[in-house]
Amino acid sequence: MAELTDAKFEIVANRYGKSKVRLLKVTRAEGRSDVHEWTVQVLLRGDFETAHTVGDNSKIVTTDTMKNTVYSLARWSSATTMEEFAEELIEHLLRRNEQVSSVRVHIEAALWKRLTVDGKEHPDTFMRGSNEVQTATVEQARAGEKKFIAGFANLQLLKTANSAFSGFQRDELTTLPETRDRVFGTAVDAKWTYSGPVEFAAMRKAAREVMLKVFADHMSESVQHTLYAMADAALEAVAEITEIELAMPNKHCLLVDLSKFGQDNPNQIFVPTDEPHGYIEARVRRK
Ligand SMILES: O=c1[nH]c(=O)c2[nH]c(=O)[nH]c2[nH]1
Repeated sequence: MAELTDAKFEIVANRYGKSKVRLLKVTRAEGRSDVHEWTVQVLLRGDFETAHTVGDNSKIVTTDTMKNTVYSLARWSSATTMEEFAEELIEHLLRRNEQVSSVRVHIEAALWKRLTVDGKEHPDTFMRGSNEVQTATVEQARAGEKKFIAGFANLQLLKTANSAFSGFQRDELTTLPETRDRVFGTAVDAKWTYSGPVEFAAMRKAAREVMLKVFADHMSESVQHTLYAMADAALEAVAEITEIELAMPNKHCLLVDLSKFGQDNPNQIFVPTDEPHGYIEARVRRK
């Protein structure tokens, strides 16, 4: 092994693990099953410098083992939330590997909804309602508190009324007309931090629902204005949230000029566009 001993450089930080470990867990009960589709990332920090500097793998927990650990723990786990399963993984990895100083587990859940057939919930058939994913990140240093971050990503929303954008700066390069009536399309990414362990499923539901309600009811002066109102509502509704970060692209819907065809267009015919899009983000916390 070639040793890098000249000590000219030092590793500032390093971590490693397995990403995109895909798991579908079917929980079977009499006449009915439930599914969770989770994509898991496990990252370790610890005493791994010599793996980088001298090629010494003796302390390396293989990423293949991490993948196997996800499936093996899932077999007996009674966790119903991503947060609980992440805690089990962390506990297992810290207990087995003293060279590991901290573990971070990030899980994304697909939104499978039970199918309704003839007005009744089907016992074992599900439909992927949208591309929204629920997210959870749990991180624990061996000697520290657990950090819990919950959220969702790619929650696509559209409102066709109560959205305006006016009163902005103008210069010789500004062509955007002011509007008091536009279509507001976005795909919300949200992440919020809890003060400690909470009722994960109930808190997630409460935060998500209040943000949806605000998006729907808000008289929006801009994406920025609605983003802040949503963050404010989540902090107001769930006392255990200490900080929330929202990212909302402005998926512009451009009014089509139908005058060339001798037609009017009273805000009815649009081209939805993905690129380029506005991008607005903010992190809001309690004072
Ligand atoms: O809600 C908006 N915020 C902006 O900052 C902006 N900029 C822009 O061109 N359109 C919009 N819309």
